[in-house]
Amino acid sequence: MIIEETRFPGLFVIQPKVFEDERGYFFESFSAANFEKATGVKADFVQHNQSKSSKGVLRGLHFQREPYAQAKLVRVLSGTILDVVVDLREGSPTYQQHFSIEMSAEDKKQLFVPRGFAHGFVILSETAEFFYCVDRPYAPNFDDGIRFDDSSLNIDWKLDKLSLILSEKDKGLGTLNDAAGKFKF
Ligand SMILES: Cc1cn([C@H]2C[C@H](O)[C@@H](COP(=O)(O)OP(=O)(O)O[C@H]3O[C@@H](C)C(=O)[C@@H](O)[C@H]3O)O2)c(=O)[nH]c1=O
Repeated sequence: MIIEETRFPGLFVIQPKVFEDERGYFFESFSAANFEKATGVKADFVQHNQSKSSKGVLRGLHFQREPYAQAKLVRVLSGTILDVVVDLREGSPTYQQHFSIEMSAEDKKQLFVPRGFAHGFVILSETAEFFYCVDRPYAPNFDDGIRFDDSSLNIDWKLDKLSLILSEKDKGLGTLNDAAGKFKF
């Protein structure tokens, strides 16, 4: 398993070691000990989530406000997606910048997103199934987010804007500025 920190402090890309044989493959999709050794983070996941979406579906950019901010370990079970996160931690060297990464069931990449980031993804394949662990429970009253097309973020979602499919909730999200001051580095 290769765990590499991005230029965003605390944001890690994980490439599991895959063992292939005549039966198929095996890999450890999470190891608390290896994860802590490589990152210094003691992740205590309390909820596992899974969703399926069609091409063009964009979920995001979501976060939960304190005291329910969530760290997330995300991966793709089928298909290909573009995953995007935004650093909302005031004082971070990458504050208000975004990071994006293509991830697929084939490449088996994972992304560990610490608390204090907004998170979203768009489906690039015909369908995709997405799986993620979070370290705090769902708290709908603390649910928040940023519009996917916030002009100061200017994220390249790789698909034509007209082909994107969003929930009504996601169409009404606020701006990057509205999220200022919600997290500290
Ligand atoms: C996120 C969540 C939703 N729900 C319910 C609420 C709602 O009726 C239905 C769908 O919820 P949403 O529209 O918020 O689902 P979705 O847009 O998939 O929300 C997710 O998006 C990605 C980008 C994330 O990062 C996640 O943390 C989460 O916010 O599921 C739960 O019961 N538990 C949960 O943990």
